[in-house]
Amino acid sequence: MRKTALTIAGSDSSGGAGIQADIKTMMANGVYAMSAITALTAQNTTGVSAIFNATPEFLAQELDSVFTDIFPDAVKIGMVSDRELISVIARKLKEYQARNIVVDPVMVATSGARLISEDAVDTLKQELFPLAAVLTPNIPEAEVLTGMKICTGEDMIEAARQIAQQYQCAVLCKGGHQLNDANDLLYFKDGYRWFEGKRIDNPNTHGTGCTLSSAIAANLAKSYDLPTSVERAKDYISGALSAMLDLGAGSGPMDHGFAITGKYVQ
Ligand SMILES: Nc1ncnc2c1ncn2[C@@H]1O[C@H](COP(=O)(O)OP(=O)(O)OP(=O)(O)O)[C@@H](O)[C@H]1O
Ligand SMILES: Cc1ncc(COP(=O)(O)O)c(N)n1
Repeated sequence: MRKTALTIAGSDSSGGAGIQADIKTMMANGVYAMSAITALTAQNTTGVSAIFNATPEFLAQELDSVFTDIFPDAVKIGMVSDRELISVIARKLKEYQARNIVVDPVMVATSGARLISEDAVDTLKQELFPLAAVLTPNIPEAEVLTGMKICTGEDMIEAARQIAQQYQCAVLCKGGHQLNDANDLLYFKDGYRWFEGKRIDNPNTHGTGCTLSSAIAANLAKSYDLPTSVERAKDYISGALSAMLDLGAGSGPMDHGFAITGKYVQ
């Protein structure tokens, strides 16, 4: 039977990040994609000009509609800007005993716009992180979560270890913000493992975090274990960046069409 995945995230009108990136990624990785939209954003490759949040009641109805009909094999959570919305998601995921939950703690867009209110970060930590199978902070997010300054690979290991211990889940510390390479560090029950990536000279990185976390969710939905899911997701993002799509005046989106060969579907 076809495996299914749900993204709970914000819509990006320019299609490079958020719900749109998630659905493209899940499709390319061979799972049936569904969505519960937390917010509409008016944004393009140069910035976010407006955010319109769903109401907590509406988000609850979206989640009820999905979970009572087509139960997702994995769930990815991206941008959720408001405390009440976070609480609704935590309540519904517990109610339906959702599995394979990937939480991307989206805080600031590549373009610099803040995507979560200051007071919602604590709610995210207290209510959603403990439900995650894996958390996927980038380096600035891992710095916010630990209070550490992360400059080296050793720092990435220590930050991921602290976050994993605190929230009792696996942590993938993403290295896209490093200068020389693009190595990601997974801290999980068996210890830690590096996923090495050659840095691709492409300024169009809008939506890389959304894409990586959705590809991990898609692979977990297909029953791959966590390290294999990360490895396949890393391969997918490297391919999407290498395709060198160049759209828009700012940091543009990636090319999901590169996967049309079906390499990632199984
Ligand atoms: N220039 C690059 N070359 C190769 N891989 C990259 C590059 N930039 C980012 N990545 C990879 O993309 C994934 C996302 O990492 P990144 O640290 O950019 O996350 P993020 O900051 O959450 O993304 P976003 O741009 O969506 O906010 C990681 O696997 C990272 O290694
Ligand atoms: C709706 C939405 N979700 C997430 C991001 C983060 O992605 P990025 O950091 O690449 O801008 C975004 N810009 N918009």
